[in-house]
Parts: sequence; structure tokens; C-alpha cells
Amino acid sequence: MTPKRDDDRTGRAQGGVSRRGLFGAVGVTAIAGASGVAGWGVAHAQEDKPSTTALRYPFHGEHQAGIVTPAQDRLHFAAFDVTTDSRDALVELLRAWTDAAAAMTAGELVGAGSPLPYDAPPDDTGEALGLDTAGLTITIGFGPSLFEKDGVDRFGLRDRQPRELRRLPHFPADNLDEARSDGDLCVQACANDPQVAVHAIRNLARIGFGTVAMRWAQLGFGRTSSTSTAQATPRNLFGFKDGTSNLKAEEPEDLADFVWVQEADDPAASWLTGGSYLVARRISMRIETWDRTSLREQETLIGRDRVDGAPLSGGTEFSEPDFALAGRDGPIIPMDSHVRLAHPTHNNGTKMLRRGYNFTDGADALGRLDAGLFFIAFVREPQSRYVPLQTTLSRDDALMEYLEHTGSGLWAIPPGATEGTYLGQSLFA
Ligand SMILES: C=CC1=C(C)c2cc3[nH]c(cc4nc(cc5[nH]c(cc1n2)c(C)c5CCC(=O)O)C(CCC(=O)O)=C4C)c(C)c3C=C
Ligand SMILES: [Fe+2]
Repeated sequence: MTPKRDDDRTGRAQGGVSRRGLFGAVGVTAIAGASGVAGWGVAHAQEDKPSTTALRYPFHGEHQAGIVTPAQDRLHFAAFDVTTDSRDALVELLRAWTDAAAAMTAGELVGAGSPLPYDAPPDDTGEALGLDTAGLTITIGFGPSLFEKDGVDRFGLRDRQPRELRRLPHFPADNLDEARSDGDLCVQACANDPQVAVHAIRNLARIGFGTVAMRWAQLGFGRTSSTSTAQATPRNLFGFKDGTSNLKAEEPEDLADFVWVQEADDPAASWLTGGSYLVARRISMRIETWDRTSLREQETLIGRDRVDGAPLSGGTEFSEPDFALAGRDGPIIPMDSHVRLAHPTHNNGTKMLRRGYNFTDGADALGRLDAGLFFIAFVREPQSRYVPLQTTLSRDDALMEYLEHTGSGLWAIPPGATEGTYLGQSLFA
């Protein structure tokens, strides 16, 4: 009988083994071929919709992937706390995470490749065997507490903490859960297949065992933003198009102004040049109340038409809102509507790259959906641009009656890694 695996205890070359290649090699393709009905279903689906699972985005580059990369459909976001005092162990973790992230985004197995050592737990947890890369991106960030916690300079990084990397303040009406907020490190895994995104976080958590502990995590199932003009605008759980006037990959000048940290921004933080900041807000949405609200009221709260996404002042989805246009009882786009208050003209020209996801986490004790929007935005200046805008929305936005902010975090996102370097290397240099 041919053994399923060899008996190699020494391990093999790291990475480089294709998940699909290995899958075929162990004969599972035969199972798919034997299933006539399933095979028809797959072929039929592919005819209707171009496959997004075959997509592959480069891991290496000037910026980390997962920011201007076209927003994928699924998210697994995790915040970690570092459990060691050792700077060397932290650096080792970042090296290992970088290698694993590069392998997974290329559709390769993490760690020891094929044939698998039989007497050791497999490096790669295996649930993505046979799956496409699904456009996986892995984006890693550093929280304020990595630089200083309770007055302690844990890893000799205090002097390099960016001025803009401070814990987000308490905003009006915040009802934050500590257990869903902050963290020394964050990892955003996005993919067009939920199993691929979960596999990525799980493998990074496994690699980090003994160095980091997962603090909290969030799954997202539908993107609520477009980050490329090639993408259709998706809808949030209030049923409105979301992401219409988002910053897009095709706007490099705006990205330089509002997303990418520039060399001159902060002398202490020149290591962050080419990086960004990730703001996360877990926002619960009172779905049941919303569903009992008239369409007129819903559109008044948002300031846009629910079906086509056009501003209430008229035109099409991508028409600029006319905030001066009068309606029956004041401006047709109300003073306290979401799009008026969030628009750059009312926020010193501020823009951001939104990249959030819808979520549901079951039901609460009253039988209501625990659902909402896991808001993610990438910004160049969180304190001087995001914080004032969030303060305005939390205080004045009429939509807040239907929202509750339950989680929060801010992380510095270092620039991308080049071949042979690890993510965040410039911070430790
Ligand atoms: C602080 C930033 C923002 C939070 C938090 C936020 C939450 C939030 N937004 C919607 C729904 C929509 N938002 C829309 C536009 C929009 N939202 C923000 C910022 C935050 N939103 C900005 C900067 C903008 C763009 C404003 C503009 O330039 O016109 C829209 C309209 C469509 C679009 O342009 O994307 C909708 C719809 C919800 C439901 C929500 C919290 C759950
Ligand atoms: Fe919004």
C-alpha cells in the first residue's frame, strides 16, 4: 500500500508548494470529477458571473495590499496582543508572518511543503487546500500600545511612536466594548472566499502562539465600499448604496493627500512613509427599527435615493450633491443628513478611503439581529482629520439614532515589504 504521507521528520523547503497542486496530487480532483451535479453547478455559476476566486494580488510592493486593492467580498479581521517582552521575539514573529502572508496570497502552503512530515502537526492548517487564492490580501498594523503601555516602553519603540498614533478618543454616544477594541497588532485578511480569509487569520494566530494572543476578531460578509472605479457600488444593511463617493485606486493625487503617510509628516515616524493608518469601528445597526421607518425618512437620514444612490438634489449616483438646493422645509439634503455632514465641503476638504464590511453576529437577548457595519477607513492623519469628522457625525448625524458604536481601534499600517524584507522592518531598523 502506498503511504498517504512520507515519514520525513526534518521538514522540507519552506513554502513554494501550490495548494491546488498538492490538492491534485493527492487525488481529490477525482472526487470533483465524479460529482456530475456539482460539476454542472460550478460551470453554470461561472457562466453567469466572472470568477473572483481566481484573482491573485501581489504581496510585495510599495504599499501593503488590502488598501487600494479592489475591496473583496469577505473579511476576517483580528486584533492581537503581544504576550512577550522580547523585542527579538516580536521581530521574529513579523518575519514569520511576512513569509506566511506572502505564501498564502500566492496560493502556497504555509511552512513545510509537500510531502508533509507525518509525525508533526502540519505547518499549514489545511482548510484552504484545493481553494483558489480568491484575491487574498493580508494587511498588518501596529497599535499605540505596542509603543507604550501603562507608561512602559515595552520594545524600545517609544521614541518612534507616530504623533498621529494615539488611542481614539471617546466620541459622543460611544458604547464601546473593551473586548472588541484596540490591540497591539491588527491583521486584516480580505478575500472573495470566506474560508480563504479565515485560513489566513488562523495560520497567523497559529504561528504567533507563545508570542501573541488574539484579543478580538470580526468576520465581515459583504463589502460596503468600492475602492476601484471598475467595481459596482455595493449596499449596506440599511439597503443603501455605500461607497459611491469613496476614494478610489484610480485617484493617485487624492491618495497621496489623504491616505499615504508622506516623508515630511512626522520626523519620529519616517519609518511609516508609504504606509497609512487603519481606523476600525464596529457599528451596530438597529435593523428592526430601521425596517419600520418610512422610505422618505430613510432617504432623508442618508441624503440619497435608496434605489439608485443619487443625491436627493437630483442627477445620478455619481452626481455631486447640491447642498444649497431648497426643498419644502429647508435644504432638500437636510442639515443633519449623513452625506451632508460627511461630505468634504463640510469637513475642511477631508477625504478617506473607506473599506468596511457588513456583519451579523447572531441575535441579541431580545431577539434582534446583532448586525451592522464594521467600518474600516485608511487615512493619512487620523487625529487631525478622522477624529473631527467622527466627532461631528457622532454628535450631529440624525442616522446615529439607528447606530451604536460598540468597538474601536487605530493602527499604523507600515509600508509594503519588498522581497527579502519583513513587514515593519523600517520600524526596528
Ligand atoms: C467617520 C466616518 C464614517 C462613518 C463612521 C460612517 C458610517 C456609516 N455610513 C453609512 C452609510 C453611508 N455613508 C455614505 C457616505 C459617506 N460616509 C462617510 C463617512 C462615514 N460613514 C463619508 C466620508 C461618506 C462620503 C461623503 C461624500 O463625500 O459624499 C453613504 C452615501 C454613499 C457613499 O458616498 O458612500 C452611505 C449610504 C452607514 C450606514 C454607516 C454606519 C453604519
Ligand atoms: Fe457613511
